[in-house]
Amino acid sequence: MFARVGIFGTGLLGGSVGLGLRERFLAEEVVAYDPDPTALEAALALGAADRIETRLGPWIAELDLGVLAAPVGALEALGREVARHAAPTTLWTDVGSVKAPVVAALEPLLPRFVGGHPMAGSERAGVENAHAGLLQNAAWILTPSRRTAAEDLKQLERLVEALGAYPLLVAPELHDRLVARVSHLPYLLAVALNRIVDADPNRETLMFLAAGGFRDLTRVASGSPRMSRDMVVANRAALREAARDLKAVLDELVAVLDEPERLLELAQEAKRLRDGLPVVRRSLLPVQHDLVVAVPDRPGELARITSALGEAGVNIKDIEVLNVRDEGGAIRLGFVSAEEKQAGRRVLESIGYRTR
Ligand SMILES: NC(=O)c1ccc[n+]([C@@H]2O[C@H](COP(=O)([O-])OP(=O)(O)OC[C@H]3O[C@@H](n4cnc5c(N)ncnc54)[C@H](O)[C@@H]3O)[C@@H](O)[C@H]2O)c1
Ligand SMILES: O=C(O)C(=O)CC1(C(=O)O)C=CC(O)C=C1
Repeated sequence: MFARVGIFGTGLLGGSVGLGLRERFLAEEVVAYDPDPTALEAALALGAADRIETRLGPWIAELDLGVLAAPVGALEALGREVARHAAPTTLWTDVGSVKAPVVAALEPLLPRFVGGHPMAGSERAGVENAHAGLLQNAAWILTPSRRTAAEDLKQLERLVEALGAYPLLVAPELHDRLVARVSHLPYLLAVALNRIVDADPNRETLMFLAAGGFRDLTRVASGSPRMSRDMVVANRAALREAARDLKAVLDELVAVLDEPERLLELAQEAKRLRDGLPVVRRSLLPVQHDLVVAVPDRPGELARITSALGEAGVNIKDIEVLNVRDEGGAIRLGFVSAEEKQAGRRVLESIGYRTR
């Protein structure tokens, strides 16, 4: 699809794009740059780049595509630097979480720049946590403007699809208003919940008690603080509006604590919305047919299971260790079809395994 692609910023997102390009043979060569030599070396070692460059320089003029994957607060200065070396023929995009200010700053610097934002990520920063599957099935927003050439947009849409994601075209300002609600506000809320626990005289006890509810709601606070800080600061106008709405809703909910029937209605509405979110499987397998196998704690058990299935011609698509206890544990085996799963089940039960 491209001869030479440059990735600027080899962290979680830049690394995942690099891995996706290389694993799917979408670029002849992926060249990476990052001001942090450790991140750069790691990108090369982990296969997210074919070549690394420690300085911005004339090599940039040889790129067919440049992907800016630095924190939002660094994008304008980075754009200015790369523009000094860039050829007018290079297509540019970014993966930043905020679009209006980024597009306004970069479009005049890089004539073929189109903003982008994959709605996928993780609370673990850095290329060590990057993988091509992160982008799989994600909505990937592209933010064309009046200056965007139709052919440039088409080329980026094709790239997004080739990386396994779904392109969605949204104007930069609208993008920022939308993600303020579904991404930036949840991040701020995660920070707020942590602050409440942190400031409590019973902090240690609260930390011990925090179970799935607190953990699920605060997960994104474990991400790169610099990346997230840049994201919410750059989108502060839309975020303030979303936060005002949140405060009003919280006040309403607190008020209806005295009206159990009304609260039940609101809780049911919330459940309907939450349960209706599209299920996005960030996995290379579109559908899984799973079998859970109880595994006794003895040497050679995994070999016995996998050999028996292999000899019977049953293919394992996915495997995961679910739990390990003193008396043994369980593994989950994924098969490509229900028939294959049944065949696997028969084989394993015939040699004494318990399955579910
Ligand atoms: N983490 C997520 O969930 C997520 C999701 C979608 C989009 N994004 C966006 O992707 C971008 C990268 O975030 P990340 O999660 O990969 O962060 P990260 O912390 O994992 O990686 C950021 C990388 O950028 C490098 N960097 C810093 N300044 C730079 C500069 N001037 N030039 C080039 N590289 C520079 C850092 O050294 C680091 O390696 C951000 O703009 C973020 O808003 C993040
Ligand atoms: O942690 C995740 O699962 C994410 O997808 C991270 C997340 C999000 O808020 O959903 C964070 C910032 C982004 O720009 C996009 C995605």
